[in-house]
Amino acid sequence: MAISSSCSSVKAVNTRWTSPSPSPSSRFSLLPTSLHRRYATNVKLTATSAALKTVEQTTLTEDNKFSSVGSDSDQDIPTLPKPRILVAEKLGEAGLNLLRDFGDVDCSYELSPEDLKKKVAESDALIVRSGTKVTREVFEAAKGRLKVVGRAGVGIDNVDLQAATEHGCLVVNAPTANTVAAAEHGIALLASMARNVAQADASIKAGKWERSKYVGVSLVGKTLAVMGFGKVGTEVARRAKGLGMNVISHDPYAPADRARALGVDLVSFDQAISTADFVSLHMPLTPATKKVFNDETFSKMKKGVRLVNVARGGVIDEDALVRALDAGIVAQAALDVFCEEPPSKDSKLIQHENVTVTPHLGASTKEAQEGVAIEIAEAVAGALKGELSATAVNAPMVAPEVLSELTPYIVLAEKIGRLAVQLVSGGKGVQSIKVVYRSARDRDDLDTRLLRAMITKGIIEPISDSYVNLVNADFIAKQKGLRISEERMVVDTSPEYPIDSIQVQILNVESNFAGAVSESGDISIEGKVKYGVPHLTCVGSFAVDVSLEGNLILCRQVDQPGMIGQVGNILGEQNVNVNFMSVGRTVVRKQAIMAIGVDEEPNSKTLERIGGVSAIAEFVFLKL
Ligand SMILES: NC(=O)c1ccc[n+]([C@@H]2O[C@H](COP(=O)([O-])OP(=O)(O)OC[C@H]3O[C@@H](n4cnc5c(N)ncnc54)[C@H](O)[C@@H]3O)[C@@H](O)[C@H]2O)c1
Ligand SMILES: O=C(O)[C@H](O)COP(=O)(O)O
Repeated sequence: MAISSSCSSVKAVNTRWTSPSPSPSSRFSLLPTSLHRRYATNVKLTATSAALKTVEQTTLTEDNKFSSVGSDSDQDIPTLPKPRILVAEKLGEAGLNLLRDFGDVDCSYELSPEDLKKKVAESDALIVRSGTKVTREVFEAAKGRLKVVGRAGVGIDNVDLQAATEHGCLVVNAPTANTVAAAEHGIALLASMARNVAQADASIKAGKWERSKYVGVSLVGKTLAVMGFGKVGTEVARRAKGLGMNVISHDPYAPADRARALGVDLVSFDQAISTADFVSLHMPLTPATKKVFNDETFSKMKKGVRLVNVARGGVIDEDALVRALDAGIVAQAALDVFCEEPPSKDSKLIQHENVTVTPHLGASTKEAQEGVAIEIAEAVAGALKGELSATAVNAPMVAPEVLSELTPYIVLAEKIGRLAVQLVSGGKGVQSIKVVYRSARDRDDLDTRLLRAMITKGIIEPISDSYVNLVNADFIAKQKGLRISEERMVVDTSPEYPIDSIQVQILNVESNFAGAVSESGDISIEGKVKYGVPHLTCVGSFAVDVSLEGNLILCRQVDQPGMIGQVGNILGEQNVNVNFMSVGRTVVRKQAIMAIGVDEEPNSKTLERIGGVSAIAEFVFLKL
């Protein structure tokens, strides 16, 4: 089957063809172009895998998070100041050294909220642990300067993600380096709680010798419910199996086969809490998990259950836990985390004789802290350089192999969006956009989130002063009332390439270039990637073929000999270098469209002279 396209099937006439070249350099920039140049170094694209979902006919929703791409050349990088990185909590030396190699590092610990707000206004990146609240006010105070927040650890519940996204600020975390430390601390609390280690230690230090008071319970043969079978939960389960415990787990999102491979049964929440002798918490704090352990859930637990929490204090209703301890439902609790940190000294929970506490020490081993520091320093520096982060929390994460394959299409997507919107009269009334991806790949085998974000960026930036990037593209589009629908068309081309073409249609608007209006009455622009280089392949109903480099002049004219020469001469006389030229026509000697790629921006006099060529009905100059 031939590729279906809205373009005329008449072949474009190439007057000059660029030699095959590698993919254009491209970055997934979180920075305005100016800042981007500042920090540019050798750019490597990295990302992590995530469930890849194909969007077929999707309208932007609040849940979709996206970002931006730049395509600056590394030539003429001015030597501008290094990025400023504010480290607001203690970070391992190895990570600090990495950051110092890259930016100006300001280590200012225990800042008041007011001082933090002052500092972020002068910082490009902020690094925190769990002790700093990065609120909406912090993002507002940054006034757009803050581009990355690095959370040196896993939990990002102390960062207002929605506010970060709205401000186009990327949030990255360090999700792996402290997993074992947290699991070991969980096991330490479990065992020391079962054997009353902390209480017995305090008793001896108080001059007592109370052997019968501190008779403990054994772990072997007991059932442990691991609530949250993620990284830490899995490691706790593995270690508990080694202690001879029977381990069950509740996690609505964990794959059963991963649990089964460890000899762990995944069960329902109620089954987990009602059968366990020990319950260990390892889920994140989210609106869904907030105070999930409350009077009702404690009442369903086995009398004498023992509870460990190294996740987040907020998953427990602390007052309800005190009641459950007093009632003997919960025999003991060992807690590393609290709703408020530090908790108040007279907290009934902290003071309870059956409760053992540590001051949020789960991640606090030398090894974990060095690892976390390196992990977050690399993520923050990478983001400032324009790399897509492997640990982005509020931007799409795409597997590295998918990303490298998509890179030239991402550049194409932005350019096609940018071109299409410049064909709207006065840039006004842009509301409905339809994107058609033609691909030979299976429907589930194409992640279009990055592409859509880049099209959005290309469309919005020329007609507004909004700064759009991968993080905030969907949010800004929604805020501006833009509806972007996506459609996948399966075509019979080589599945070796992810996409055959991308077409952007802007619906229900007036155009400043009638030649760009397709038969349906909408502005329509289509592009392809050829030899790794984005090409414009269709304008309205006219097939053209021009590489998308530099800027572009589109002329609609009568198809007759000598046109290329005439326009070429005018540009040549003004020292404007033509990098590519292509003519597409619908019917021989009738209407044609000439697409001319130019390295320089022609002055108004030159453009006037082009418009003055008698066979030219209309022309438009477009910036890429
Ligand atoms: N105390 C510490 O110092 C310390 C150190 C590391 C991690 N943590 C905390 O431990 C928790 C787990 O960290 P991780 O690295 O394993 O994260 P993770 O993302 O790898 O695992 C979390 C798991 O919880 C599951 N989950 C989500 N909602 C759930 C629900 N309603 N019920 C049950 N499970 C649910 C997820 O599916 C996931 O598998 C986080 O809260 C993190 O902040 C604390
Ligand atoms: O979520 C985490 O990574 C842990 O709670 C560790 O927090 P911390 O960095 O403040 O020790």
